[in-house]
Amino acid sequence: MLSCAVRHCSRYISKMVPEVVFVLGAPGAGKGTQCSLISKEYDFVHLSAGDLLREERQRPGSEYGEMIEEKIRNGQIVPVEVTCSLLHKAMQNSGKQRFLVDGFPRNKDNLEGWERVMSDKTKLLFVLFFECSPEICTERCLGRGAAGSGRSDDNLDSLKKRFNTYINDTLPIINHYDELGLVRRINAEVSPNEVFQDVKVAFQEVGMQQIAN
Ligand SMILES: Nc1ncnc2c1ncn2[C@@H]1O[C@H](COP(=O)(O)OP(=O)(O)OP(=O)(O)O)[C@@H](O)[C@H]1O
Ligand SMILES: O=c1ccn([C@@H]2O[C@H](COP(=O)(O)O)[C@@H](O)[C@H]2O)c(=O)[nH]1
Repeated sequence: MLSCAVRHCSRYISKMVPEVVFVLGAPGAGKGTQCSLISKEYDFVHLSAGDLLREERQRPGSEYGEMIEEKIRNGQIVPVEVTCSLLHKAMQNSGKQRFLVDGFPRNKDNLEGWERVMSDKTKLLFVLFFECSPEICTERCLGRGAAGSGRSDDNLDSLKKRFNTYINDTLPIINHYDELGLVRRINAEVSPNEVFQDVKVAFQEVGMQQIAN
């Protein structure tokens, strides 16, 4: 009886598909800040593609370290094989089921790579899109740099390149998901707490429950 229940249970677990929310928006729109708030109140693991790439860049012996640093400094996008594999590993290592994938997919290569490798292993719930003007975003990133972020791309030269990439490569991806009816737009030009109130509405609309404190 017990072994039957265990077999039934493991069959059930192996059928659970990890759920994903992509979190997109311009550099400095507040994606990381909001993901951190969301993961405290909802049962979602925050996976920042940029943070995973920065960690990989620092990993002794990484064959990708130099390439990642060059791409980051120039606001260019790292090939999807690298980013997707880091995301996949982080998802598996977490042992969890729900993920906020912050800052990905950023271009056509990312989108196609994810669809090739991950779309049959995961379920995309929706895309959170934080809307914020380039002026406000630039001020925030420069502020973050001045406050000691240590990021090699929180400077005006890199920011210009990051915004070009965002406009040319990432906005078309957001439009693609918008056409599929998957985008929840959030005004990110107000305070973090005000932004979070709108985020909560978006999560409620898709039936996500807050974790009881
Ligand atoms: N709503 C907000 N109002 C004012 N400042 C904010 C707001 N949200 C975030 N910030 C600040 O702006 C900076 C960028 O925020 P954050 O790192 O969350 O953005 P991001 O979209 O993840 O950026 P990036 O894409 O560059 O990693 C941080 O210094 C953060 O404290
Ligand atoms: O999927 C991704 C995510 C990020 N990058 C590179 O990292 C920097 C910084 O990303 P943040 O999200 O702002 O932390 C980004 O400009 C890209 O160079 C990437 O290649 N692919």
